Amino acid sequence: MAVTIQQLIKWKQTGRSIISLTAWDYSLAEILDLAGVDLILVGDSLAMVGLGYDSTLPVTLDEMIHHAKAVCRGVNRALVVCDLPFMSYQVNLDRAIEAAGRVLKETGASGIKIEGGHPKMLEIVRELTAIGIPVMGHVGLTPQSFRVLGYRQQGKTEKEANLIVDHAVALEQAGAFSIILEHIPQDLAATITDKLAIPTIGIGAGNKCDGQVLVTADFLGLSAKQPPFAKSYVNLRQVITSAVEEFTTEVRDQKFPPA
Ligand SMILES: Nc1nc(=O)c2c([nH]1)NC[C@@H]1CN(c3ccc(C(=O)N[C@@H](CCC(=O)O)C(=O)O)cc3)CN21
Ligand SMILES: CC(C)C(=O)C(=O)O
Ligand SMILES: [Mg+2]
Repeated sequence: MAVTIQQLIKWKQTGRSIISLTAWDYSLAEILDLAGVDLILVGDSLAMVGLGYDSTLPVTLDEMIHHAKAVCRGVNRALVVCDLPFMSYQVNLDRAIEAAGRVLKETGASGIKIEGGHPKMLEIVRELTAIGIPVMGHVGLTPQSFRVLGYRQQGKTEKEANLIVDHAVALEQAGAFSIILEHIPQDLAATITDKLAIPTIGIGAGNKCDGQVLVTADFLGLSAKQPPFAKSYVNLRQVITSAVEEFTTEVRDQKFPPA
């Protein structure tokens, strides 16, 4: 059975953790989906882990759509959500609607994600939801704002923490179906998770969220560098390097292909 937005909300109510990972191509998405991942995010972290840029800012809407289409071809069960990239939604409401509309029209994604809880973003959430485009929110560390925020943990002071709570509550009221909490203190994430009826998905936000997400390059140990809160469940860099060494030896020794 395909995962729906209603299902995510039920899982929050029943305390069944939501399992989420990012994906940026077909083969990875197909494996994650078969392995039982509930929510697959076509993150704009694609810019860094898939395209080699040093921030998420350069990735374009066309590139996000190209990768989201590939991901969706591999997915049967998981809910797929696609990040709207930097400058595809911040300019004005019309641009945001066009960008989100293209994602739903041209890919198989069920929803889009935008960063931040400022009034301009709330208006986008209200309008997109009204016209039938599900929106996921994202507060705390919002990497599209790294030129202002850096990559530090957010919400450390009481004032900052209160603002993040306000943004999360406002995003829910505006119609967001779920919200990413990134790189904030565990207690703040727990407070927000208790306050909201929609599921919170944490990354570097402690273990009290309704679900957890990791960038799959970090999860698999493919990234050369990763945030302090990431965990690699396997070291694919090592696995791949060993495989190349073995291939090299076998080819040089004329053991592959076999005679
Ligand atoms: N591979 C990867 N994994 C991610 O989780 C991820 C990305 N890429 N790209 C987009 C954003 C960027 N993220 C990041 C990147 C770096 C830090 C980090 O190193 N934080 C340090 C402080 C660094 C500083 O002050 O500049 C920390 O200790 O919190 C955190 C989150 C999370 N996201
Ligand atoms: C880490 C998740 C939440 C994300 O926004 C991304 O991968 O771009
Ligand atoms: Mg992102």
